[in-house]
Formats: sequence, structure tokens, C-alpha cells
Amino acid sequence: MKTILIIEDDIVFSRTISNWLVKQGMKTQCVTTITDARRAIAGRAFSLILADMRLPDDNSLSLLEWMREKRCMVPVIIMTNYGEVENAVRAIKLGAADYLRKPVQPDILLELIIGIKEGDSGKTSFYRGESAKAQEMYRQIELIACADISVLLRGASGTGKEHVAHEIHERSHRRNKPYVPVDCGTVPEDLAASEFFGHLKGAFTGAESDKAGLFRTADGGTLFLDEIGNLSYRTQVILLRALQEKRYRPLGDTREYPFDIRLVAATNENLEKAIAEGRFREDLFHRLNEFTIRLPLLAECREDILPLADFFLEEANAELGKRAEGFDREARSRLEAYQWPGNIREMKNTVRCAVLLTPDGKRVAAGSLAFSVREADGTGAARMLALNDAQKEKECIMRALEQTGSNRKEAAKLLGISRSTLYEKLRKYGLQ
Ligand SMILES: Nc1ncnc2c1ncn2[C@@H]1O[C@H](COP(=O)(O)OP(=O)(O)OP(=O)(O)O)[C@@H](O)[C@H]1O
Repeated sequence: MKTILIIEDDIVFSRTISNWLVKQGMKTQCVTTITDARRAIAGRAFSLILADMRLPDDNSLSLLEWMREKRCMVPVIIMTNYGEVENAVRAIKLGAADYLRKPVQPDILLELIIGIKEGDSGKTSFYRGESAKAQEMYRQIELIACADISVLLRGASGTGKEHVAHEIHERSHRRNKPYVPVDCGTVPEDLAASEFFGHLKGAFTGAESDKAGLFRTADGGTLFLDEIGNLSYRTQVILLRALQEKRYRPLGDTREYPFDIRLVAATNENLEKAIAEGRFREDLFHRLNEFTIRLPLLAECREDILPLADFFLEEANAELGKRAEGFDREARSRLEAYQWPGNIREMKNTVRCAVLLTPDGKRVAAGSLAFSVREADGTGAARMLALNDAQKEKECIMRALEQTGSNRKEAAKLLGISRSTLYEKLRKYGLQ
């Protein structure tokens, strides 16, 4: 079902259009200002936005600019008055899908809406924080994105380092070139040279064909080295040599090749400590760390908690084919009060699970939120809650298996956990 956001300060006209769209089988939400529109877009997935050109607090051109900045791809149809053609042209240049002259003819509007592909459902894949700490982080991203210096992203697990790495790439002049992420923890030491620099056929036993390494694949673009603290010492040495000499040599090749790569690295480890303990090379650290961006904990971004929960609820609804209608009051205050030690990842998984447990058309209740950690006070009540959470987790897993016809790979994906974690939990709950 298509969900349409109507941004119109003429209440009568807005209701008329809304009622008519509902009769055509669509869902609508009406707002009267650009400020409310931004809030609605950040928290919910819309199929289409129908916006009046002039609103009391701003005009729709600024909304289009904001959407472009957020990479929000929801198609927008602008409604203009007679004599506003120039603005309509600007709107199209800013990415509006089309414009309609007022008074709007319902059949023409319907034709336009039907013409929009379901795939354009327009959900932004990322929420952009509005809290002071998140804003500061985005300001830094903006600052360094085009500077082509190497960036080290530091932050606890689940704070969104991979998201920021991608954002830096997208905002840089390399955006049309490859973005290549690599989890350094998965690069085996004896294959590291071949992984990074590639090899020629026959370079070693088992090299049955030529292979391009990550340096070649990422050439011209961005190489994202995730979990950099997991690189073995030997791998650090070969990487450092290539970075210093600005050239690399594939295994079995006699030639060396220059490369043009922007490096973004991430870690949740204390690298200074690793250096002091001789586990991480200081010279490599400096090469990778021409600029540091620290990602805030979710607990430090209190204003983002509820909008982010709404965002994940809509995402889960869309992906799981569910219709949870927001959170009830107690659920909202529990979401706000919780410390979120697992940060954004934990929030995403908690909300996803709660949506699975919530009957369609109902609000998510506090009881469906299975937080991973309790503010342990050692009392029986705390232990009871922990027990409830285990029951909720079990129920969640059973629902996910039901939903996917017992396909464990799909169920793990739905739950936002790895397959091995799912197997572990199946064993724990005797669900095998
Ligand atoms: N701004 C955001 N909007 C929506 N989802 C987000 C956002 N930031 C992170 N996520 C989601 O949260 C999860 C964790 O993010 P990510 O993998 O980037 O964290 P991380 O800091 O790299 O974690 P780790 O250090 O454990 O690898 C992912 O599922 C990601 O899609």
C-alpha cells in the first residue's frame, strides 16, 4: 500500500485530497509546515510526497535541498499556483519528480502516483541524527569529505562507523568510483598480500587464475579498512610499505603499480594501548590517522533515540511486511531511559524484534522490548525481567522462523544477527 505525505497548509484542501487518496486505497499523513514534514520524513517511509510550494515556515525548494543532502529518494510532486512556473522549474532541477498546477485535478494526480514504481518506495536507508553530537559529527564529515586525507573512525561497536565511512565516500569527489569495504579481521595473515595486492596465475600453489587485489579494485575510490586493530603485525608491515612507497606489487608480478586510493579506517579498540603493547605499528597508525572522527554513543544523543526508533520501526514494518503503529507511551519512555550499550545496532535489533512480536495495527508495547542489558540491581525483580527477556528472545526467534518458513539464514537476517549467533541461541532454547 502506498503511503503519501501531504504537505499543505490549506487544511480543507489537504483533507479533501487526503480523503480522496484514502478512497483510492492509499495511506496518508498530512502536515502543514516544512518543519513537521522533515520530522515525518525522518521517521517514516513514504512512497510519495505531495507538497505545496509555499508553506508558512519555508518553501518546498528548501525541503528538496534538505532531502538531497540526506540522500532521501522519496519522489516529490510539487503543487504550484498560477505564476509559479519558475519555482516549479527550480524544483525539478532539485530533484522533484513532477509538478502540478493548482487546482489539482484528482485524475491527473492519480495518474502520476500510479506511474511511480513500487521500488521507489523512497525509504532513506539511513537516519541522520539531529542531536548536537550527531550534528558535530556530520559537520566533520562535511569538512574532510573532499580533502582526500586518510580518516580514522573511532567509536564503540554499533555506533555506525561503516555508515560514516560510506557517507564520507558519497560526499567526496570519488563518489562515482568504487567504495570497497574490507573487514580486516577476516583477512588471513598468509593470504593478506594477495588480498590487498592481488596475484598472477601460478604465483603460489592454488593460484589458479589472476586475481585483482583490493588496491586495484578500489583504485580511484575509497578503501574502507574496518576493524583495523585486527590486522596481524605482518600484514601491517606490508600495508605500510605500500602506503609509504605509493606503489604495490601483485604476487608473482615483476612490475609495481601506483594507486590512487582514499583510505578510511575504523576501530573500536584503543590503538594507543595496542601501540604501547607492540601490537600495532605507530607509523601505520599515523598514516591512517590524518584526521580522527569520534562517533558518539547513542546514549550521548538522547534527542535521536525516539526518531531513530521510529525510523527502525518503519524499516522493520516495510521489510517484514508488518503494520506496527508506532510505540505506546511506556515503550517510548523505556526507549528513552535505556542506556543502549550496543548503540544503534542494538536499537535496530530491539525494535525489529519488538515489531515481530506486535500484532498488526497495534502499537509496540513496552513488554515487547527485549533490552540486552538490565540496569542490574541484583533484586528478584531484575532477575525476573532478565528471565522475561530470554522468553521474549525465544518468542522472537520462533516468530522469525515462522515468518521465513524455518529458513535459518533468512531468519538470522530478519533478526539482525549472524547465522552462528542464531544457531547458538537455537541450542540455548532447545529449538533445534
Ligand atoms: N544512521 C544510521 N541510520 C540507520 N541505521 C544505522 C545508522 N548507523 C548505523 N546503522 C545500522 O546500525 C548497525 C551497526 O552499524 P555499523 O555496522 O556501521 O556500526 P559499527 O560502528 O561499524 O559497528 P562495529 O564496530 O561493531 O563494526 C548496522 O545495521 C547499520 O545499518
